Amino acid sequence: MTDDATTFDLIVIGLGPGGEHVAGTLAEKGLRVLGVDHGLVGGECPYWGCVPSKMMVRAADALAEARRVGDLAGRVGEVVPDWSVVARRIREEATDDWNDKAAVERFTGKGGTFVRGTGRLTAPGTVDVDGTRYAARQGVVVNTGTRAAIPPVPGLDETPHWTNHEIIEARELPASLVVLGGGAIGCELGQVMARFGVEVTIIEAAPRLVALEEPEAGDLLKQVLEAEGVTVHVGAAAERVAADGDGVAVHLAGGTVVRGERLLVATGRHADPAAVGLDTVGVPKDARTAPVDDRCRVTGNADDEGAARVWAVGDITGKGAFTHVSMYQAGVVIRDVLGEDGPPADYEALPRVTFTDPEVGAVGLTEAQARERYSSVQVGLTPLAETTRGWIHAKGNEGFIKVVSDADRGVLVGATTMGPAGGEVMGALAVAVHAHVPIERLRSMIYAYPTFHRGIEDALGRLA
Ligand SMILES: Cc1cc2nc3c(=O)[nH]c(=O)nc-3n(C[C@H](O)[C@H](O)[C@H](O)COP(=O)(O)OP(=O)(O)OC[C@H]3O[C@@H](n4cnc5c(N)ncnc54)[C@H](O)[C@@H]3O)c2cc1C
Ligand SMILES: NC(=O)c1ccc[n+]([C@@H]2O[C@H](COP(=O)([O-])OP(=O)(O)OC[C@H]3O[C@@H](n4cnc5c(N)ncnc54)[C@H](O)[C@@H]3O)[C@@H](O)[C@H]2O)c1
Repeated sequence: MTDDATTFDLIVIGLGPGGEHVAGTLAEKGLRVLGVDHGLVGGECPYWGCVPSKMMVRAADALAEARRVGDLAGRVGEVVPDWSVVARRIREEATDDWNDKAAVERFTGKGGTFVRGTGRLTAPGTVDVDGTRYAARQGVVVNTGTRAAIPPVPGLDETPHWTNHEIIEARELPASLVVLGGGAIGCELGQVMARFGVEVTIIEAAPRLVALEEPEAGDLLKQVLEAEGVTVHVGAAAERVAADGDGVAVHLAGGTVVRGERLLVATGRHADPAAVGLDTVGVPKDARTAPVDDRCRVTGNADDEGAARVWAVGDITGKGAFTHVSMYQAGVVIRDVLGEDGPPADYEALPRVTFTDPEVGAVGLTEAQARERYSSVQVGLTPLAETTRGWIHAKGNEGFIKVVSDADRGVLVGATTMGPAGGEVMGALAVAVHAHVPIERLRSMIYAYPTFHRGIEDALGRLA
């Protein structure tokens, strides 16, 4: 290969949502960009993550709403779940049967060069892809993401189990499913499966579900899931996993044994900075994430004037394993590569939504995190059922709005909006946290009646 064929302005290793955005945008701007991915262009989100999982959630929510008709609107015939409809939608509408031809063509159509292979930095401006050496004049962007982390539970490695890949690809559902991990994936997909008739047991090591969010959210979600027939063990450490006939058995501390036809491992994600060669640019070999500064430049690499830079975006940076974080960081990198001014990366108002029913929307700090940081924290909480809209909604109205303030500054530093459309209600509070809107100004706003977001006014009134 000539130097011309192996020298680029920018090389992007891993084309998850953020990498694809950086590579495509900068190719469109006229840079010579090489995009490298050994999997599918677009990464986890469109093929095994957000998009197909939310198709599953949509289907399961439709079943749940149909089952609420009896309480609210009369009678429908028997609701008969049929997973083949969901499996078909995932294949035909979401993933193109796990084919990224359209995504590759979108990128090359913008002028980018795509190579399918495993990329590895060997020095700040040099990348090896399966034995071919490429040079980058301006720099390298790493967006290699994460894969399912398999915890070191004795027996787990040898016992057949699903990760997010297998459950998203499932054409048929098991009769029963044990879910290890009660975080975002475990709760969203556990509820989906239960609504499709699968007998589901969730095992969570932390004292509550969605443990990173407010404790009220995890406690309420447990009640909701149990009311739907899901068995939930919290504060439960799995001591051993073993094959059990055609299924699996998970042995918990204390002697309880949970059995199921299938086991889904949803215990978090694993990034591997050294595998992509970030150790060659100063990141410790055993680092779990790639440290980045507020321009998403990997810290630790030589930053001499004129040297090719190394940036990282997405899950690997440890700033929040969400597609919107990956895309946000991509925007920061695009500006930095182009030498454009713009605000530095700021995660103060990081929004997230767990798409259970009810949804758990959240932004910024939880109460506990705020109390660690500020001396004068106030909290206001309104149960949704106490609001007019929540009361009207009746069946399926579980939830609350909780706001957390730094009273010294008179601004919100976090909020949780759990309920029907909880993720959408959160949007208003994300603006408040991001823009530091004074609480007095929020209190003087007019909140449409009778909306779910009107509960914000009530929660603000309860700040104490
Ligand atoms: C079931 C599930 C549901 C989710 N739901 C949501 C949701 O609702 N909302 C949300 O915001 N987030 C959600 N997420 C998280 C979201 O999918 C990720 O945060 C998102 O994909 C961003 O990841 P990323 O940009 O780091 O790259 P990834 O999507 O992880 O992609 C990384 C890419 O790099 C490639 N790669 C890795 N190593 C190499 C290498 N050495 N050389 C070449 N290529 C390489 C991989 O093949 C892959 O294509 C969900 C995740 C899962 C698993
Ligand atoms: N709606 C969304 O935005 C969405 C949906 C799904 C996934 N995601 C992203 O994907 C990432 C991965 O999701 P996830 O649910 O796997 O991770 P998670 O970090 O949300 O939850 C994992 C849970 O597993 C528990 N756990 C760990 N080891 C365990 C063990 N041995 N036994 C029992 N429990 C154990 C942890 O305490 C934790 O609560 C999340 O961090 C999230 O950012 C986002």
